[in-house]
Amino acid sequence: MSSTGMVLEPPSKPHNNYRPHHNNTNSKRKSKHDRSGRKRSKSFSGCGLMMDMKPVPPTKFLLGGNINDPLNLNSLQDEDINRAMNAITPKSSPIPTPPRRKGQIEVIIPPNINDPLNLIGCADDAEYEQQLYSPVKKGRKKRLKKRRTVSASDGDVEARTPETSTDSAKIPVEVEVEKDLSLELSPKKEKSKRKVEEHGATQAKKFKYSMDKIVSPVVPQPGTWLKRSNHKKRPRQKRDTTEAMPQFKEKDKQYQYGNYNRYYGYRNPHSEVDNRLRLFHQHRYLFEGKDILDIGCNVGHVTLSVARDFGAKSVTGIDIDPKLISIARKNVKYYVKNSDSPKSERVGEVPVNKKSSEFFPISMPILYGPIDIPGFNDGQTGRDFPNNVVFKTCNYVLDDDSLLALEQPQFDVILCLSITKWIHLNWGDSGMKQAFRRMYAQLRPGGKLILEPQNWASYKSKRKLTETTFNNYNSIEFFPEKFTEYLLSSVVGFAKSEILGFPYNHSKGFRRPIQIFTKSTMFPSERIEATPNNSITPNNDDPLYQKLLKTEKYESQTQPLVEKSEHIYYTNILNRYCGNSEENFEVNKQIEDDLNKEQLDEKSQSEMQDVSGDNT
Ligand SMILES: C[S@@+](CC[C@H](N)C(=O)[O-])C[C@H]1O[C@@H](n2cnc3c(N)ncnc32)[C@H](O)[C@@H]1O
Repeated sequence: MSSTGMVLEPPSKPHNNYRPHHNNTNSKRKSKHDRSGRKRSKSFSGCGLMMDMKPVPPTKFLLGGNINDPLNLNSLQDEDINRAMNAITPKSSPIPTPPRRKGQIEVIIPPNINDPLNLIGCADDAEYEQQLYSPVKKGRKKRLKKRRTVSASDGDVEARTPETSTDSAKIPVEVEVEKDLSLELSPKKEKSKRKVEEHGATQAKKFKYSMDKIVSPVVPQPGTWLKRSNHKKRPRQKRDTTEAMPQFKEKDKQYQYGNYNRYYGYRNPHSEVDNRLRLFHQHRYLFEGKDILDIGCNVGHVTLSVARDFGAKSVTGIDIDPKLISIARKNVKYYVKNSDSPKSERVGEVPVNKKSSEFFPISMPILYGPIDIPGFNDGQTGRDFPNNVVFKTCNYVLDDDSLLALEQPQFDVILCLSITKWIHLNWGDSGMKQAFRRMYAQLRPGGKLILEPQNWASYKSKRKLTETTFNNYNSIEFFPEKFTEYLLSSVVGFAKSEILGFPYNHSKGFRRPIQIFTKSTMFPSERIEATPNNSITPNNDDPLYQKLLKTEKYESQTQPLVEKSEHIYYTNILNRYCGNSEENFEVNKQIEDDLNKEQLDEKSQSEMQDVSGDNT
């Protein structure tokens, strides 16, 4: 391995036409014979290789680099991506600067500035590293001497120590990075180095897979954020729990819930389009025909866009601050004015082509919510904007956990955007957990929680708003990195979590991942809990369960099927898990057959539509 952290394959097998561009003008003049007059061998024998053999480009990189960016310099362009990609330091990130050298940047000067990475060179790594010059580092030579115990062989790196100098003890490169660190850092690292070496060949095998993995430093990899959040070693922002109680200011209390009335001006200055909406637009199907709750809607911009532009059946925006709700209601008119359909001549005026559902003045449903007179509105198809949106003042955190039992599934989608920090700081771990459980309880089977949590680091600057936020900040143990695990646990019960996206914002603080948690159409926990045997858990190995899970994606995009399958789940699956298993064997069979039939019906219908070219 070279000092750059790249792994160079032994260039013994040239297998493509790769020719590096270099300025070595002398190369043409070099003789094909060595000094003794003998013809140079074409085999891998020192520098002759450079002349006679085509160099093989490296295929494996550390530090998140790739062939176009071996040193992963691109990752420095974006701090968030950089942090995410380097989360598993030192496996994928550059060796951190030890504290004693902070502020000093070590510049290593290679002997050949036309080939700083020694890509076309032939010297062995240790030898090459000796030629590197570092003006800042005094003890460099000593360190390099130590590194000579490491030599490249067969693509792996052999670690020879006085204790384990067997040829089989090949430690791959990722371990080598750890080793390098240990040479420079603490005795503790020294100890762990030895430990790793003792694992010898077994470890080498284990790490081989990760060594081959090439990670793009620029494009966030699927699950990167999650991996980062689950990583135990990631240092959490330190909290000084001994901090003296500060003086709280009255003016800070005003915004203790994050209830800024200029929130969007700050988040999207110059009326920029909110990139979260762009992301939602790409996933419009999540909202089409759905009943949606937007928790902490502020002055309603996201709520109104979702209601107007994504075909939502109904959208309820709630916020703890009545002033914000009042502004949100007033904002409706701006959205009506700019709406493509229906268009009104003047703000607030009833459109010319009014439908029966728009018989009442626009201000009424805005102020009091949609009118739901049975038989009057076509309740099945939903209402057009703005009659499909309502704003209410309310605190989403209930006074008592026992009230959760009264919740009924009533939404298909719950938006929980940039509000967890505020709930957490004001109601602590218990309030946060309760809010999550409430979201789950309010979702219908197959429903989705769209979550944009703030990270722990961002809590710090808001801790001194009130005595409550200060005390909660100091007692929080349910850190945001634990949210996913909690939401997927049996305490809450979401079936799966995915990352919808990482929308860009000019301000790094607003670049947050957006996650989706899906409530299973099966085994709704509240139903299972209501049964005599509440210790039942879904069996992942059950072929029927697997089969039903496979259909979940399909179901969630086809509302009628969800409703039919809901019926089947509720009436049959619970029977199966709570009743006599033999008796239910037939029921299970029936479920399988029904589901297959439903899918076939849907499929053949859509196929027929395709054939007839019916695009209406
Ligand atoms: C930072 S803003 C986020 C606005 C919006 N969700 C977005 O992302 O565009 C947080 C909002 O949550 C509201 N909020 C905080 N705690 C709340 C609670 N317990 N119940 C309802 N709303 C709350 C605040 O008033 C504020 O408007």
